[in-house]
Amino acid sequence: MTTPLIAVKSISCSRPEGDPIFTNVSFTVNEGDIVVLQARSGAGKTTLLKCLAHLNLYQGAVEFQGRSPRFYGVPTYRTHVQYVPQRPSLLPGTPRDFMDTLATFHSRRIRNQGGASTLNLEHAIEVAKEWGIEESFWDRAWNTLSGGEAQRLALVIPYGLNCAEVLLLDEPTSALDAHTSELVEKALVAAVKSHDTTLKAIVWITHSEEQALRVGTRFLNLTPTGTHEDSAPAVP
Ligand SMILES: Nc1ncnc2c1ncn2[C@@H]1O[C@H](COP(=O)(O)OP(=O)(O)OP(=O)(O)O)[C@@H](O)[C@H]1O
Repeated sequence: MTTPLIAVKSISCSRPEGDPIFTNVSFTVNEGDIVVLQARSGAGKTTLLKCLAHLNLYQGAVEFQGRSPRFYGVPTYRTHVQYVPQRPSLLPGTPRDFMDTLATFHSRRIRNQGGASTLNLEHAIEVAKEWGIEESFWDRAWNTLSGGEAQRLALVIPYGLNCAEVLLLDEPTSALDAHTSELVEKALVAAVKSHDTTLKAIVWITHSEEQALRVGTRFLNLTPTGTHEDSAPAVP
């Protein structure tokens, strides 16, 4: 049996006051998967993505290619398994600063593997232009960008780094118009299918049943006591 890209092993997560958000969540993500994560509002979808990115405390285990985040070093792990926040406008600094920070961890990882960095900022800038983002926007503070501009920049950064195997997308097109949203969806789906990118799988939160149908290959429901899988979207 091949090792899954991501293995989530019986994880539980609680609110700061101690009451559980969810318990006993287990599932795997394999190469080629676009897993649509669905549940009612407040059920813990964002929290679960943050656990996968090792940004949230949890009990249980999350593994990437059979190893814990600590095996890779947490910052490096986050370049393999990259979380794209729902509201990138809350990030500090500019998109270029954010990309530079991730690139530092990425190049450290590449050096450790004895290779040369494949950072491709030009590619990210080009893709962003296709999505309607001027080059000057890379140097604007996140909090001065519109929700849709910030979302497109946060989504394009993994293209420039070309290092994420798994993307964790938290309602990635919620601030985009229908046309731009479809451009972004098509690019992400193509990237998972392509052998020219590092991207192998996506876990994708959406409240849109139409979007779930367009992008999803699997449909995972989060409940307070675990997950179950559907053959079609059942977005609440
Ligand atoms: N830092 C925090 N402090 C207190 N409660 C929190 C914190 N973070 C999350 N929660 C609570 O945990 C629960 C799950 O939140 P989460 O954002 O993961 O839900 P969600 O399913 O992504 O919701 P939505 O679909 O509305 O975005 C909510 O009840 C939320 O209020």
